[in-house]
Amino acid sequence: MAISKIVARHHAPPGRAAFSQLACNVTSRRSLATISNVANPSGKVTFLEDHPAETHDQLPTFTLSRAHGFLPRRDPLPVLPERFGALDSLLQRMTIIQPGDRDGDKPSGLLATGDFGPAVHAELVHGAHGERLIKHVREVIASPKDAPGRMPLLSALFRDMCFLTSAYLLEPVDQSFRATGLYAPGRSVLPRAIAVPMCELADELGHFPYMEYSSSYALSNYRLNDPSLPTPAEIAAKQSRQAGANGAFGDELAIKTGPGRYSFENLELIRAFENAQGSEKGFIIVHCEMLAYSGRLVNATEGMLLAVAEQDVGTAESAMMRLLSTFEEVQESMESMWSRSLPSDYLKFRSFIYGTLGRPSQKHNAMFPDGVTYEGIGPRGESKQMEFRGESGANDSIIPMADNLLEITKELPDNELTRTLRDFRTYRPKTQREYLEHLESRASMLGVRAFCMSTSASPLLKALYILMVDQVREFRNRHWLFTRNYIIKQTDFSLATGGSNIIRYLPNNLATVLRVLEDSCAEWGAADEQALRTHARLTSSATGAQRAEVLVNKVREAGKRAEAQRRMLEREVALLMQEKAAKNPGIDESMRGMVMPPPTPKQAVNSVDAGQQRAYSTSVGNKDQNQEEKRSMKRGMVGCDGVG
Ligand code: HEM
Repeated sequence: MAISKIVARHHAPPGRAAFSQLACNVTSRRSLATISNVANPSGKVTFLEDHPAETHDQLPTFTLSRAHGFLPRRDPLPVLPERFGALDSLLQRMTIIQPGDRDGDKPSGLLATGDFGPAVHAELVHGAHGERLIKHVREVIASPKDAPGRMPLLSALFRDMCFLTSAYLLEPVDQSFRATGLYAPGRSVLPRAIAVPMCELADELGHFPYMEYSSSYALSNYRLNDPSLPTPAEIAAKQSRQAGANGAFGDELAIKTGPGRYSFENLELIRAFENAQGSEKGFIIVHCEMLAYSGRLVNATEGMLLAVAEQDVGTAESAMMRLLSTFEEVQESMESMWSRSLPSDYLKFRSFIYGTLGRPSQKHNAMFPDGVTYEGIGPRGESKQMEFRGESGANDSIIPMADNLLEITKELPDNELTRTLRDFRTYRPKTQREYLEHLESRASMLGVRAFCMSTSASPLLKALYILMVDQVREFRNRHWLFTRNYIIKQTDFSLATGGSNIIRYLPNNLATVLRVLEDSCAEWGAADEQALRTHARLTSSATGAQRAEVLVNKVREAGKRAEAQRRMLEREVALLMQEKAAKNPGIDESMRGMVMPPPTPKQAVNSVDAGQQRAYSTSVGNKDQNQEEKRSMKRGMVGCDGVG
């Protein structure tokens, strides 16, 4: 994304209001890194719970909360009011597998048959419904800020306009993939009936006018079966009170709440591209279930910062124990992805979550070589070419929060891949963007890592810091295994949905964590182990000695694993790059896995194009090969967390 857009995003919401700013003055450009440094580290972070209850309804949907963390402060509105019936009807009919198809009938949704675009044209673009949709959306935006239900409705409309936009733009991409196993270009023009409400809603809510992880596909797309169940934060508070009453040590490490009201079993999808009951549901709802714990994570993170600010070692130990035990639960939920969303199903819905960042000056996405023209969004009805990253877990805030708190972010190398990671951090609700920037500054200013790793402070705190870095490693390692098995083995297309390079981006970050882990373990020695065994907080409890041994062993294992994994990862990435190049001789990386246009006679004599023609004419063969790859799916080389 052009830096001008990042600046526009930081100073004003994008969309129509940002229209003039998108072409902003070159001299006013600042890098995102600079922007993150200007955050005021001593400023106050406010949470939902800090605001009077009667004002909650007017607060942004993603106001940070100690109970809900990064989930919306109020569960998403599942059903639109009747006046939005035309939009709702299209979204219900588009899903590839319709409820009636589940008995074994052929998929019959509009996206299955390639009839979605024509239906949008007939019902919205050329019919009266399009103008009515614009009018009704404008009425909601213009309604008084304190009108009951205004914010949930705006958020639901934004979610649904994102689904409409992505389904419309990406239908040809998916149609091609279903027929040939290769991707093809998407639609490059977004008609006014979609573009105008999309951009105006984005302006109002402070989002990019494109599908996002939090505000649309994942965290705004669940409904609860039983809303009366408690949140994990509520369960934890109850357990803590009981543990406190018993006066037992270490119960903070033992606290396990489960996901409570956000458990997989209690959630259903509101919208789906492919199948609201199958692997697409599994993919989305596992994210939501993991986020169930984000309230506890935010709480513990804030507790940790306060403790470091006050140089209170005991409170810091407690906060890090809470963080560690909560992270372990997040990992358990993440591990359930393998069975809840099958690797062989992922590409059945993935086409629809791609982005449009396409111009050669950007990361080249051959699906949208010129981005997308949003029709009629300018002040005088002008059209505008824009491009955005696609939906990705890279826009989730749990890992950036841990990276920032543990000061891993500052260890990332200064390269294009890290700039991509920074750019990902702009694709989330404003509240989360600001929180992450603020957290990065606060952790750095307070020196969280130095405080934890100082031998004079506490061997327990030092062990907990190392084990938290190991948690971030475990997350990224499992994630790399997901990427290998769900994507790399199934397609040669080199771009991930968020727009990063699929083989390079994730290893860049995993390698950094492994290095931080290695460095931290190198600072841990026999004296620390001995000090941990005699640490007063442990020796005062009956179970303390046992816990000390468990911690000692875990730190030792983390140290041994880190170096071996980093070396294997380097080899694995080099090998994957070679394999992909050998499989696609002479084909530019950005065109691998894409349908090529039939060659002109002149091109046919060019050897490079002859290679490209081969990819085109053997597309059916590629499909068979993909099937074969699915059958021979193996675990990644760096995996040793019992996953896969
Ligand atoms: C089948 C499962 C998954 C697959 C195939 C997958 C794929 C990917 C890919 C390809 C990226 C690279 C960024 C891009 O999109 O361009 C990415 C990034 C990321 N995803 Fe996922 N993802 C999966 C599940 C999850 C889950 C459950 C989470 C949990 C919140 C998650 C969180 C993240 C994060 C935090 C990043 C950025 C990683 C970093 O900074 O190193 N992903 N994902």
